[in-house]
Amino acid sequence: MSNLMTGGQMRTHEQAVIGGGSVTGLALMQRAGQGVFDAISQAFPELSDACGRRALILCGPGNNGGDGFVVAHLLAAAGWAVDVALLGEAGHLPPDAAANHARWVGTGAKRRDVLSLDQVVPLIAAQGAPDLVVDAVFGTGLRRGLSADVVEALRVSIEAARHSVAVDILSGLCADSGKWLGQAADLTVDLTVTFHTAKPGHYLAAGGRATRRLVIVDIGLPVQSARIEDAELIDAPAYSGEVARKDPASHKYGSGHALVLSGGPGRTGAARLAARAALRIGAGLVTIAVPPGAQQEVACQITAIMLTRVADSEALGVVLEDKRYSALCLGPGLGVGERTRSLVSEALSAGRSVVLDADALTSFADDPMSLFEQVRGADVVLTPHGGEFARLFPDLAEQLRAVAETGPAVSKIDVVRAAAARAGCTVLLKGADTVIAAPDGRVRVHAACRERAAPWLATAGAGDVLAGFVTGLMARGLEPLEAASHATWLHVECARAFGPGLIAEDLPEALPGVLKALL
Ligand SMILES: NC(=O)C1=CN([C@@H]2O[C@H](COP(=O)(O)OP(=O)(O)OC[C@H]3O[C@@H](n4cnc5c(N)ncnc54)[C@H](OP(=O)(O)O)[C@@H]3O)[C@@H](O)[C@H]2O)[C@@H](O)CC1
Ligand SMILES: [K+]
Repeated sequence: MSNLMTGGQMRTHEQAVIGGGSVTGLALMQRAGQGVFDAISQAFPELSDACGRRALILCGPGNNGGDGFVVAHLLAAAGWAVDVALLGEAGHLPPDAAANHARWVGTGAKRRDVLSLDQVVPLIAAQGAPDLVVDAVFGTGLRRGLSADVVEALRVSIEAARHSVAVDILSGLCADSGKWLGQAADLTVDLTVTFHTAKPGHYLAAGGRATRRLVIVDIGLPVQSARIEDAELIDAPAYSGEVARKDPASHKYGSGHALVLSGGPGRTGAARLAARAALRIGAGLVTIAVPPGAQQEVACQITAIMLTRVADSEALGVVLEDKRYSALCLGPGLGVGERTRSLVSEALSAGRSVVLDADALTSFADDPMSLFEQVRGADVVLTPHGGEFARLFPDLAEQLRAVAETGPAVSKIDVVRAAAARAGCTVLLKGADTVIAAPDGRVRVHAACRERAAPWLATAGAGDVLAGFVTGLMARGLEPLEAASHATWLHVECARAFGPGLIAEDLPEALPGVLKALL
């Protein structure tokens, strides 16, 4: 896993390193621009012959613009014809950006013109499409939405150019949240080149869709060891290797016994999906607890999975006298209401690992605090989708939903971290960008975008399978944050392994192949 640093964390780190005297801001800017130039060469080998190539570099009023001037200089040195446009007054640029602006403009007979940003659209109309456009208008210093003329210049250049590149992050996107500040510009570039670490905004919200490729350039800043305030990205190509390995000598009870509670007749499919997922991911035994009326329906559709009758919370208490049940899953298809609330309370009082999903969450919509009082400090994972999250944490959901006029905007990381602290247990908020937070502040992000895109995962029952994966891993003894993280990664991996046509039943069946590939 790697760290995701916010704009503020990057600034603090950069200032500390510069303050320590080992490097100057100007040197970092040179490395950043060189990194962008190198990444362009690697990503677009068809541009290696600079002869006759035209680039348009859009520079902003801060250090992101300074990086743009470095890129302009390197492209021109390589033989490109380069036009540079600047938003704002050159006299107001910060020192390092001003130095690179001055170097670009040059002196004497070799002086170059810098256009203003409002000359960009007429330039493209006159000259035709450039081979390359570089967006160096705003990076981590974006504080408010883009004005209409900036959006227009960006849109026309990005849509016209054969290749488009954003320096650090596409202008208009908040680096901390991935949200568009102000009105959404909904632009996409071919490549984004960022520095030192990726930023949350490259993965969250619109940020996951705003670039087709992301390259992280090492600019020589020292790597910091992970701190609790850093969000970690679940990104390793073989993340769940340790999950794939099972102790060959282990007894089936050594891998835990998962209990999945089912809804009544006609509503048992979700629990069966979760149970199958728990078994496939390595729980030694899995039992479905069914209300008596659904016993036949479940019995005729299971083989390795066992069944026990549980009419109510009292019956659940009796079942849980068997201490070998190590993890429980409540929610998929369970029904909303008092019966589910009492089953949840019984499960939580038994002191096992518990996954609460779907109806088990919605059942507490009227009084979320009564749920939080019961889960606080226990090995519990809540796995809401956006709607369920809004029922339990309406104020946080509202903050996340609100249009952000100023930056940095409230991010999914911020709200899930706050939710986990409030609930006192691990919270996994599902989505194309999944954020998992532990109550101690640790946060993991997984985004099914770019090389991990899994559009087929938006299918009925996929969430039940995810709940089953988390349950199975907790049954095996993984702590909540680890179980939730591995389950999330493997869930996407299964969808990607199966591909188009995926339905939820296919996810547990794709898992053996995925695990085998990890060994
Ligand atoms: N940190 C590092 O380690 C390194 C950082 N590097 C580079 O520096 C970049 C960060 O630079 P940065 O801090 O100068 O911010 P940046 O995004 O250029 O813009 C700030 C300017 O924009 C203005 N402004 C903001 N929003 C606006 C709006 N909507 N419309 C109009 N104006 C707006 C804002 O004005 P103000 O809000 O103060 O009025 C201010 O003038 C970073 O992304 C990376 O590329 C690398 O060189 C090497 C290592
Ligand atoms: K940019």
